[in-house]
Amino acid sequence: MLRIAVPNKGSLSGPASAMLHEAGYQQRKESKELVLVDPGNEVEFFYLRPRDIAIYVSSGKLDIGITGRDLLIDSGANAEEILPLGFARSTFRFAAKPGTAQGIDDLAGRTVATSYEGIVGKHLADSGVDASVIHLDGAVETAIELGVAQVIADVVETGTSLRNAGLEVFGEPIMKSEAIVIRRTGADADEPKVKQFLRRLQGVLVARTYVMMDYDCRAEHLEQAVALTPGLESPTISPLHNEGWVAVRSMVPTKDAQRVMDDLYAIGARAILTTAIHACRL
Ligand SMILES: Nc1ncnc2c1ncn2[C@@H]1O[C@H](COP(=O)(O)OP(=O)(O)OP(=O)(O)O)[C@@H](O)[C@H]1O
Ligand SMILES: O=P(O)(O)OC[C@H]1O[C@H](OP(=O)(O)OP(=O)(O)O)[C@H](O)[C@@H]1O
Ligand SMILES: [Mg+2]
Repeated sequence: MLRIAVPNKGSLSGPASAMLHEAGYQQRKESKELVLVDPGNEVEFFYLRPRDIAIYVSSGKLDIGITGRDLLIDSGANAEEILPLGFARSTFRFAAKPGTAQGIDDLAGRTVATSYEGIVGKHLADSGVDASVIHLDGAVETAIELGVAQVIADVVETGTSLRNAGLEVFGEPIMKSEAIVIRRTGADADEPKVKQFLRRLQGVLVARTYVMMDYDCRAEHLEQAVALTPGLESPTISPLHNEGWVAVRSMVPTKDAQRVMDDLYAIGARAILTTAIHACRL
């Protein structure tokens, strides 16, 4: 059985379970369930606090975990990222009252409140800045108003939490994060069960980001058309009953689909259709 850690709370939890479900795995029905065995897929899921997942995986007791890149780095655990998952995207930033700090050098002698002491401590040390770091579990934005710190370092997605607290980011982003799959550093990367698990998740990522596009075009326009829709490997070309016409089938990034349809139409392609991909193995 492959033993997999899944976030049980917070921003990572819902999307992680949704992705696993989309990949064909059973997921828990209630948020109180701590363990779920999926015998058909020979997988056991452990629902754990996101912050603890890198620690479990680095211990070797669990084979794989889904967590945030920022949480992995903050933990300092002996685990490595093996697949980015594209959800729970955020940046990690310093913020303060407007006009009180412009860059990291302004932090010298000040106190920074954060839930991510590992990331902040290392960043300050790497920058040679001597500042104090105070740990808070959450709602870090309030620390400045209440006088616990002059600066915070926190996860920023839309910036709404900072705006509501009257704070502004400053300096370069400390890091970019998203949900990731992790393994113990140096663990056998060719383990067949692990490779199969990753292939399933990669299939979901591709199904989410590509559509299948079909169209008909004149044979003399084929090279132009194929340049617009090169696909992942190469498009499928089939003859049509009408002489001089071919049918083309190719995968296209969803975000580009409308523009590609316009461009295909402009070079004379017709019957241009897109359909969703539900699952795939590349
Ligand atoms: N607003 C957000 N948008 C995107 N990702 C976020 C957001 N807040 C936290 N994250 C990500 O979630 C992970 C943090 O997990 P954590 O358990 O702290 O979740 P949380 O969403 O902050 O939940 P909570 O604080 O309610 O327990 C990190 O990888 C972080 O980058
Ligand atoms: O830029 P935004 O879209 O506002 O998102 C960022 C906020 O979301 C998270 O907070 P969460 O709701 O998890 O509360 P917490 O601070 O108590 O963890 C994070 O800690 C920020 O406060
Ligand atoms: Mg939080």
